[in-house]
Amino acid sequence: MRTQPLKVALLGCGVVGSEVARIMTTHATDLAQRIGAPVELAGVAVRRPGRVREGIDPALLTTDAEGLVKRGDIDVVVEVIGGIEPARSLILAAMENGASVVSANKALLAEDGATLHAAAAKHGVDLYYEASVAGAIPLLRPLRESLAGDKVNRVLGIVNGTTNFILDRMDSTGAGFAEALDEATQLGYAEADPTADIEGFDAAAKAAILAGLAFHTRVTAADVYREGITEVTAADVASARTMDCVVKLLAICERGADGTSVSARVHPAMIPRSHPLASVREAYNAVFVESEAAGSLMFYGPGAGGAPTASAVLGDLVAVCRNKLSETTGPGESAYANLSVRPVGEAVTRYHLNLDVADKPGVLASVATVFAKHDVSIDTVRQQGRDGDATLVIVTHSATDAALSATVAELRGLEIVRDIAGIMRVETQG
Ligand SMILES: NC(=O)c1ccc[n+]([C@@H]2O[C@H](COP(=O)([O-])OP(=O)(O)OC[C@H]3O[C@@H](n4cnc5c(N)ncnc54)[C@H](O)[C@@H]3O)[C@@H](O)[C@H]2O)c1
Ligand SMILES: N[C@@H](CCO)C(=O)O
Ligand code: NA
Repeated sequence: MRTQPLKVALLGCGVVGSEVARIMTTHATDLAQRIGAPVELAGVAVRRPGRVREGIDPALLTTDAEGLVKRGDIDVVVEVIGGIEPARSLILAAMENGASVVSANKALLAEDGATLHAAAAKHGVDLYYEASVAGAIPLLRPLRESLAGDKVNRVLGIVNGTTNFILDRMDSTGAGFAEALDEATQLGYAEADPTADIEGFDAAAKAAILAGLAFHTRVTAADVYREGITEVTAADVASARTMDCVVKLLAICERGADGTSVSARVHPAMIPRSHPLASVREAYNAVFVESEAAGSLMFYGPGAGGAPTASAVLGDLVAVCRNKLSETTGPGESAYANLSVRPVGEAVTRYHLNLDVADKPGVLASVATVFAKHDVSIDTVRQQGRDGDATLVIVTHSATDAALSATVAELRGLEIVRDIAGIMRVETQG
């Protein structure tokens, strides 16, 4: 074994960074054996150097992240700051300096992964980011390596723990969105500013990364159709319950039937309680990967949290250190397929909707006519009557978003339709 240590610079020492430092210290002997050389924490960039950080030598702390990544002795930079800048500039500077990079930063990878990959290739270094999607769950490496000989057609899953916790609470306790969000905040799942989670930005970034790796093409966060869960009401969840369904925030990446396009979308959807994703409770994540030869693979586990996320970071750290020692690099960006990204209007799903209508003869026929006019086929209709009014609970067969939107717009114009609520996609495929 080489005795000269590989030197690691850690950028950020928050929830994830502090766990990375802890595991690097407590597992130092095992890590050295697995890599073939010791790994040494050579510097830690922080914002508040005065804060006591258990297990970290205060002499390693610096507020000069740029100076740290440009040091001549750094072999690997671990970026767990988050956000676009200064993370991007620091990663690019590190690569220019010959360091390989491990990052957990889905926002940056989904916005500008191409620039980072190009820099890694140019400077002959690695860029690994397993922790960026579904935390501890090994998912990116299986896509990048284990499935490199197969053809992935669909990736479907729950990739945000905070929103899954909220929706799970709404389902199990009947709570409204605000109440469930409060609980998620109190338990430390939701951050002080939960926007990225509840508006679906976090899941959309992960969907972009997954789609890019699965289909060997470039997909950015801006390409992903996104709806969060802030509009999901207790009534929607109750309505799902009566259909033996549960509401989940899904990320769905699909290869187009035309062979030249892909789509990626994040939105709440009703899924049958018998669907394997329905049993994903609390803050867990689960992702199905459907591929031509392997069939359907399910990846399940903790998608967030300091230690689970650090596990994925450490796995990457071992991989890039091994590559450094053997003077090689792992697989770089694979975007050769160059597929176009289809707009969500062309995505085909089933829909659930509640129509408050006047309870009188001919109403059902008028409503059905509008669906038929837009070529949206109705699967089931359930009527709940009350004092001259009625609620029609309608589930359609597969239709495009564009056709459903046109149907809803025309229905809203009918005098007999008082309100339309609970418009939600229904996913039944496993
Ligand atoms: N927390 C999770 O469960 C989780 C899971 C997967 C991925 N991630 C990703 O990991 C990254 C870190 O997340 P986190 O939860 O540890 O966040 P965090 O806010 O707890 O930690 C980030 C730390 O970086 C520090 N920082 C910010 N700018 C800095 C700078 N210029 N120089 C030095 N330090 C700076 C902050 O002070 C903070 O302590 C993010 O990209 C996040 O998306 C987090
Ligand atoms: N906020 C994210 C952290 C993991 O990326 C979540 O709730 O899943
Ligand atoms: Na992961």
